This record gives sequence, C-alpha cells and structure tokens, in this order.
Amino acid sequence: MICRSANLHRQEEIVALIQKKYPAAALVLADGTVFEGRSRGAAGLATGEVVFNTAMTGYQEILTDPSYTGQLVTLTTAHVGNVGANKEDMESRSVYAAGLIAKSIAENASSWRAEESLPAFLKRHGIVAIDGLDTRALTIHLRQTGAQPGAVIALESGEMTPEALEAAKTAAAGWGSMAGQDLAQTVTTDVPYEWKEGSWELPTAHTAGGFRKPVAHPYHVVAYDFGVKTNILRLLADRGIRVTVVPAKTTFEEAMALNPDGIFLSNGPGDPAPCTYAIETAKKAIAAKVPLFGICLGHQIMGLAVGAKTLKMKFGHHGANHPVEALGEKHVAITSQNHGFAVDAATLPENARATHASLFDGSLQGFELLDAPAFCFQGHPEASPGPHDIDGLFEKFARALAEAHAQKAEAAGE
Ligand SMILES: NC(=O)CC[C@H](N)C(=O)O
Repeated sequence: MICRSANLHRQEEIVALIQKKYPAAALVLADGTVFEGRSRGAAGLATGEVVFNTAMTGYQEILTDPSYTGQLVTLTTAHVGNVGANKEDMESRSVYAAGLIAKSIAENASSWRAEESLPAFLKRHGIVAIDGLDTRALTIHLRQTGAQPGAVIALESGEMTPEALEAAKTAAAGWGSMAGQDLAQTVTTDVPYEWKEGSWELPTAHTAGGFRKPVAHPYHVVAYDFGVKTNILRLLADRGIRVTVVPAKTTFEEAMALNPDGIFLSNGPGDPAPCTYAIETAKKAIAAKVPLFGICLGHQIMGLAVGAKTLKMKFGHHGANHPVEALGEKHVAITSQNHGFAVDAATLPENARATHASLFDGSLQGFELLDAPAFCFQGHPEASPGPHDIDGLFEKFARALAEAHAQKAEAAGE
C-alpha cells in the first residue's frame, strides 16, 4: 500500500517535471474561470468561442476544418498528437481553429504517415495550444454554462505571470459572440477553380496512393465554398462529379453561367443568418429547381432560404459519435458533427419534410423539399474525422444530378 502510493507520488512528480519543460499557458473563460497548463504550440494570445469536441481521433482534420474559425477547440479525448501530422490529412490549406486545448499533447509522433509532430505542426501554423489542464472539468463547465468566449495565453518561456493572466481575462471578456458573425466570407476562396486531388498543392507522392480513384466525371456541380472541407470535394468527385469551387458571393446567375447539373452549398464557420448573399443564391436555386445539396452551414442557409429560422445552441454538437435518426426509416446513423447553430424544425414550411433528427437532443439534422430536388444535412456525411454511416447522401445527390442531366439532354435533343 505504502509502496503503491509512493509510486503514484513519484509518477506525479515525473509528470510535473516533464511539464515544467514547457512554458506556462492558461485558458481564461469570459466568466473568469482560469485553467492553467503548459504551452504546446506557438507562443501568443488567442481568443475565440471555447467549444469541446468528443471525437477520439482526427485532431488534424478538426484543426484544419474551416468551420472552426474563431473557436478554441477542446478535445475531450485524453491524449492527442501520437500520430503527428501530415499533408494528406489536411481538410483545407491551413489550420483554422483559433487554438487547441487538450489534456495531453504528445511531443513525438509515432506513425509511418507522420511528417512532423503535432507541436511542430501547431508552431509552424502559429497556433497556440495548451495541455496539462483538467479538460473533463472544463467540458462539464461548458456543458453547464454553454460555449463561451475565452482566451489562451501561451508564454514564450517560464511561469505564468499576473500580467499575462490579466491580458487573457480582458481579451476573453471583450471577444463578443459567435452570433451575428458572417465568417464564411472571410474563409472562402478568392477565385473559382476546378477541384482535383492535388489542386491544394498536395505533393503527388501523397495523393497518388490513398485517395485518387479512376472515375469518369459526367456531371458538373458548382460548389459554393463557405469554408469547404477537402473530403466533401473528394467524395463528390468520387461519385462522378466534376466540381467547380466558387467564392461565397458568386451570384446564382454567375453559377448557372457555368452550366452545372447541380449546386452544392458547403459547411463553414460563423452564424448562417448574416450570410444574406448565400441565402439569396439558395432561394433562386430552389425556385429554378436546380438539384441542391447543403452540408452543415449549407443546410442552415437552405433552412433560412425556405423561410425557417436558425438558433444558437447552448454548446452545440462537436464529435464523431452522434446518433442521428433517419425519420420514418427505422434507421440510425452514427455521424460526425460540428455545429453551434441549428435550424428550428418547428419553423420549417409545409413544402419541407424533416428527414433526420439528433437522438441526443432531438434537434433537426436534415430536411428535403417536396417540390424541388433540394435536400441537406446538418452533420458531416463526409466525416473526416468520423464514421461513414451517412455518406449515401452523396449518392442521393448524384442521382438527382443524373436525372437533371438526362432532362437537359432530352430538352437539348428536342
Ligand atoms: N460545420 C459547419 O458548417 C458549422 C456551421 C455553423 N458555423 C455552426 O456552427 O453551426
């Protein structure tokens, strides 16, 4: 007994000694709660909305998902970084999360796919990260109080100072709210481009092996980039779709001038309500009966376009283990989720049918229109990270495109 507790004490001492190697860091929430830990990324002060993600894998995909713009992401899984980072697992060109909060971040990567360690990756992208804090207590706090603004202060060296803590407190208190922020237009592409594996400058050595599939691309889709993830474009391409990615503010008329068979509305950060330009596009696509598919922010934009309302959730859905019911189908899918807003199901118009609901809280997870080939999903059928239970939605879109394509060909033949 004495021996065991002595060992435990020694272990704690060792952990403390290892952690002292790293400079001090602290997370300060807007309500004044402080969590101290160690800096494991770049030095600096980062502010944002503090959210938690319950996925046990996929930290690199999470960090590079543009929908996390303006958010400090807490990973509830105990240990991250052990497989490092590589070019292939980028969900966009860069890291978009404002900062990383984790219980323990591995210094060394142990994977044949790793090109650098997680701390090196974070430093290279100038992203602050803190570990060595009680992420379970933090998550419980966020569940009770709701996602709230916070600041991570990560020192260059040494121990925490009252001045640094004060600076973080002021920054957290002054950050404001995610509600009302149009962030999609800040992360969208500047110019249209045709998506190909490797069009995001991935070296051939990486793209040749894992992802590329020799498929023909008979259909053409204009994909609105509100912060699109790579795996969405990849899964569209895998289903025979040539994808032209366009800036968020491309008008419906400009999109149609590219002669697409359908339009895709991507995921993205911030509040959907101020994205009036995108809501306008969705309204016109629905009226013109162009096949339309929306994911996450795209789903919310479609909700607003049909006259439904969106709301800010208490702490949102961020994880890879969310059960979603396919309504009327006696079928449950485990899904990947990342959203802080939701479409209020009660405000859907009569020509819309709710297709999916969250089994965690009953919130709306998808709907389709009864009088137009338009449907959308709140979670992430493309996963990355997460399960692929619901990637059949890409096939559903491909079927709608095939139909529209055949109708167009018939009309042209007459
Ligand atoms: N992943 C997303 O597209 C997120 C949509 C929106 N920014 C939200 O938080 O609800």
